[in-house]
Amino acid sequence: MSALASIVPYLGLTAFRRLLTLPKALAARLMGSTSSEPNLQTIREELEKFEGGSIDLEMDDQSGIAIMMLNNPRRLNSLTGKMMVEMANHITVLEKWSAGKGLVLAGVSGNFCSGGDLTFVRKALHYGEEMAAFQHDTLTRLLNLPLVSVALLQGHTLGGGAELCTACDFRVMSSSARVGFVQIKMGLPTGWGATTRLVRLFGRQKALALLTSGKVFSAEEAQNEGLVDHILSYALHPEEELSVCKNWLASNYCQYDADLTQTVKASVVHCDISGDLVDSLKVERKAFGKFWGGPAQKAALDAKIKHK
Ligand SMILES: CC[C@H](C(=O)O)C(=O)SCCNC(=O)CCNC(=O)[C@H](O)C(C)(C)COP(=O)(O)OP(=O)(O)OC[C@H]1O[C@@H](n2cnc3c(N)ncnc32)[C@H](O)[C@@H]1OP(=O)(O)O
Repeated sequence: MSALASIVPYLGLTAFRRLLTLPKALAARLMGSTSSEPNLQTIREELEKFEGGSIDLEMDDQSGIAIMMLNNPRRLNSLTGKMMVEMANHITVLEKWSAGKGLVLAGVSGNFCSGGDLTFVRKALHYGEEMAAFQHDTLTRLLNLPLVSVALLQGHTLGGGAELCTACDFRVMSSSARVGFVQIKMGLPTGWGATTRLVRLFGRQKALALLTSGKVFSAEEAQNEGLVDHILSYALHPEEELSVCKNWLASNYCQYDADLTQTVKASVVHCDISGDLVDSLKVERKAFGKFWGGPAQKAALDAKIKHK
């Protein structure tokens, strides 16, 4: 590729970046009064006071697959402040899991997540931007984990629960489940970062439609929207669906060397957030150099693999 051809996308990005300088009136409308960045440690200590439920983590070094369970069944696994903090803590552990390849995010008792726990929401009405800042940090770290992640949508996935599933790489859905960004019906825009993630996933128009309609989708409708990657067959019981989802992840995206899988995910994340072609190619080149001539490549060459 000629030198000019290789930088044209970059020039496009520069021009694109200029588009992002919002008109002042629009920026003011969106940002309101400029406030200093909230202190996540202070917010953590405050959120922990909102009791109820738990987030349970199982890490299997053998398979390299972890399962993170939302556990607040009486409230359809909606999230309390305590659960938000526990999720953040587990993600910190997973960020350093050297044997890790994949993560399944699911809810107990056959339901994914009914959003923010409304009892918590009612008690935390003074604490919106701080809670959002904490969830933005947590869900960005979830999305950027060096693991291939899948959310298992069962039962009701609504509001913050729908936002949660957009912070995973893939979404698998039970055939009888429903999913919807109902925030607009609750008098709110999204609070856990889904507007940003949906625009990046689907583009402005599809994101706008999902968010301003407040529509709750069936599994088939969600798959047609591109929101869901795989629908589980009708015949399964909820507990079987978790095992099938884990096997779907393992057999499709977590079959190979953990370090290599983590490096590929990290390169994809870097390219996504870098926005700089030259920088992204440099990271990709470094990763390639790390594995070229390494044990995984040598084993593959010795095996004389035929990719039929
Ligand atoms: C940033 C957070 C974000 C925001 O604030 O914008 C949110 O996510 S707000 C919450 C968005 N979610 C909701 O509004 C869901 C409200 N619940 C429902 O629509 C229904 O419960 C439904 C459709 C999920 C299930 O209806 P169904 O008739 O099948 O069951 P129940 O309503 O009897 O629910 C069983 C049981 O769960 C409790 N429940 C359900 N969702 C929540 C929730 N989000 N927070 C707290 N509790 C919840 C429901 O109250 C029932 O408990 P009970 O003690 O029997 O009242």
